[in-house]
Amino acid sequence: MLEARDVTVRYGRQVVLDRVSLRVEPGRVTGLAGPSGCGKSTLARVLALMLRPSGGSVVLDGQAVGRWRQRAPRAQRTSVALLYQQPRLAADPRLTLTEIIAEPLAAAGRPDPERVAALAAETGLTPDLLTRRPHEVSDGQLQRACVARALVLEPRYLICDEMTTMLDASTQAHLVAVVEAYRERSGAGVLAVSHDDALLDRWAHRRVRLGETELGEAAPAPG
Ligand SMILES: Nc1ncnc2c1ncn2[C@@H]1O[C@H](COP(=O)(O)OP(=O)(O)OP(=O)(O)O)[C@@H](O)[C@H]1O
Repeated sequence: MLEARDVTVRYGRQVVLDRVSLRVEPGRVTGLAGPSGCGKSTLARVLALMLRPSGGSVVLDGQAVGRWRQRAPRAQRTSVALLYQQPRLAADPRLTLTEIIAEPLAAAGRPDPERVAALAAETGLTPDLLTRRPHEVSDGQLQRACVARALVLEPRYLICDEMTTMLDASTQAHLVAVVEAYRERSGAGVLAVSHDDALLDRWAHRRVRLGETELGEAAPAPG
């Protein structure tokens, strides 16, 4: 289980999250909805160990998180992968798509070209695209590479923050199917942050709404 417990985040004097609690269960998709600006991306970053909250705690498979970003222990950092809406902010423009997908393996000192090739194929990247750099591919193609990169170290939790919002319907469906196939074979927990109620109806097992004052849980989605 990946849990935020009474998490508070302040930016200067603005309180963006006020004692918010949320659980991301292994093997299930938790949908996170709520109005623009209510703090969904902020909570996603806290759960991905990218942002230290001002108060409260994050517990990852029973262990309290004590350090954040690059200071977090490698085992905790690689347990949670984050996907953003804008792949161009998340990918090094100097690298080819193959290198982008392989980056976490290279950083861990265990290159695995076969796994990179398998994930590239699964996300729908053809060999001619893999040697290109981000400025030579579309946003959808780059997001496919970012999804492959997010899965390459087999995270136990995947935080998808508006992962498909900017993409056409067929790319959206493909990438959600890739994440779903990964979840089913690995038992990973998924947090799907989205404005798109129809997407969360199809995808999430349960839905949490982050309001201005409280956090309520909706009934599980059918199916
Ligand atoms: N780095 C930052 N510095 C200062 N304020 C910030 C920062 N990041 C976010 N905020 C503010 O925190 C609030 C919550 O932002 P956040 O991006 O978490 O909301 P959101 O629910 O994801 O919004 P949206 O649905 O529009 O993406 C907003 O008022 C935003 O302006």
